[in-house]
Amino acid sequence: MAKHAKSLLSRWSSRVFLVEVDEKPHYFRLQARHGGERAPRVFGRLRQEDRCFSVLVCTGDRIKGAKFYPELRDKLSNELPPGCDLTTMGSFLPRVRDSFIRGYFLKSSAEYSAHVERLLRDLGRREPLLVCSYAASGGGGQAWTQRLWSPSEDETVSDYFVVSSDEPECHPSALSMINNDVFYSFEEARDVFRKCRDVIPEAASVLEMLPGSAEVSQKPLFPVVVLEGLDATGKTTLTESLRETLGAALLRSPPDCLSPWRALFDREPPLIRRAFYALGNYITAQQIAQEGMKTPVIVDRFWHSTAAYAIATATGGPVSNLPGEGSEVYSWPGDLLRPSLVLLLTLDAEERKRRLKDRGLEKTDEEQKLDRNQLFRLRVEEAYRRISGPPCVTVDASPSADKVLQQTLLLIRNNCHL
Ligand SMILES: Nc1ncnc2c1ncn2[C@@H]1O[C@H](COP(=O)(O)OP(=O)(O)OP(=O)(O)O)[C@@H](O)[C@H]1O
Ligand SMILES: Nc1ccn([C@@H]2O[C@H](COP(=O)(O)O)[C@@H](O)[C@H]2O)c(=O)n1
Repeated sequence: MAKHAKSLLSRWSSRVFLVEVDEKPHYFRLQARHGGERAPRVFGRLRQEDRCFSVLVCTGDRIKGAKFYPELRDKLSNELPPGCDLTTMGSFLPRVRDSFIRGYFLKSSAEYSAHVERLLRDLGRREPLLVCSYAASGGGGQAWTQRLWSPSEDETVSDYFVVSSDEPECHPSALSMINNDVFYSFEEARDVFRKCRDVIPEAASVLEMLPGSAEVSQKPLFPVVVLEGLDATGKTTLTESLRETLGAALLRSPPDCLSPWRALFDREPPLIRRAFYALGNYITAQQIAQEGMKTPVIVDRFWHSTAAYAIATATGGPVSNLPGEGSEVYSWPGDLLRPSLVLLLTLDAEERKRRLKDRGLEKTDEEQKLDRNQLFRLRVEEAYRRISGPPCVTVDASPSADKVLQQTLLLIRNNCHL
C-alpha cells in the first residue's frame, strides 16, 4: 500500500468529514460504538435501502493529486448511472496542518448500488483513492456506518458509526491552504512549476521568465501604489488616469510577458493556477524596483488579488467560513516587495453589474462566478480587507471617474511622500 495512504489510515478514526451540498456543509466524525447520536442530515434524508460512497484522493504527489481531482469528477460524472447525486467532500484532522484531503461524495439509489460498487472498486484499484461506503445500521435510519474499503488485500479495516460533528471555526480547507492555494515565498511557487514541467511543457517557458531570486536589487525611491478591487470596479480607468496625472510608470500583475500562458494556466487546478499568479507578482516586483528608481509606479493588481481570490475560492459558503482575522494565511510574503500604499476600490454589487454589462467584454470563469455567487463576492472582498502588510485604504469607486481620481490623488499625497 502506498506510504501516503498508510499514513492517512493510521489516524482514520480521528478524522472529521465534510460533505458540501449546495454550499451547505455537513460535518461528521467516526465512533467505534453507537451511543444513540444522530447521523448527519445528509444521511438522514436517505432511505434504508440507499447507499452512499465517499471517494477521497490520497496521493502524496501534490501535482498528480491536483490534476487528478477535477479529472475524477469528470470520470464519476461520465460513468455513474442515472439517479446518482454527486457532491464535493473533504476530510481533515482537527487543527492538524496539511491534513485536508478532497474528494467526492455520492448517493446511489438501491437499484444502482451494485453497479456503483463495481465502478468504484475498479477505480480504487487503478487510482490513489480511499473509498468508503455508507449504509443504514438500524435505529430507523438514524444510525449509519462507514465501511472503509481496504486499499490493499492484506489490510484489515474497521467499520465505524457515523455521527454529526460540530462545525469548525473556519472552513477546514484553511488547514492546507498554505503553499497549496496561497504561496508565501518565491521558492515555493517556483517549485510547483519545476515539478509540473513534465505534465505541462509550457511551465518551462514561464520558468524562463523568472528572476534568479525574489530579491530586488534596490528599494524603489519613488512611491509604489497598487490598485486592487473586484472586476469592473474601475482599476484600469483609474490606473490610466493616475499614470497621466502623476507621470508614473504603469505596471500590472500578471505582467505582460506572461500573457501568452495566462489562459492555459487559468484552466489548471488551483495549486498550479495560483502558483502562476504568485510567480507573476515576483516578476512585476522586479519591474517595480527598476521603474521605481525613476518615477512613481502604479500597479494594476498585485498580491492582494492573488491571495484574496485564492482564499475565497478554497473556502465555500458564508464569510464566517474564512480563516479568522489575523490568521497567517493573510500575511504578506516575507520575500515580496511591499508597495507604499494599496488602494482597494469598492462598489456596490448592482453598480458593478451595470458596469460589467456596459463594458460587454467576455467574462472569465471567476468573473462569472462573482456575478452568480454573492457569497463568493463577499468572501473575496472580506479576504482583501484582512490581508496584512502594506497600508491598505478603501476607496469608494461609485462617484464619477474624475471624482474617484481626485479622491485617490488626495490619498496618495497623504500617505506617500510625493
Ligand atoms: N467612476 C466610474 N464611473 C462610471 N463608470 C466607470 C467608472 N470607472 C470605470 N467605469 C467604467 O466601468 C467599466 C469597468 O471599468 P474598468 O475596466 O476600469 O474596471 P477594472 O476594475 O479594470 O475591470 P477588470 O478588473 O475586469 O479589468 C468600464 O466600462 C469603465 O468605463
Ligand atoms: N496579481 C493577480 C492578478 C490576477 N489574479 C487572478 O486573475 C483574476 C482577475 O484578473 P482580471 O485580469 O480578470 O481582473 C482573478 O481570478 C485572480 O485570481 C491573481 O490571482 N493575481
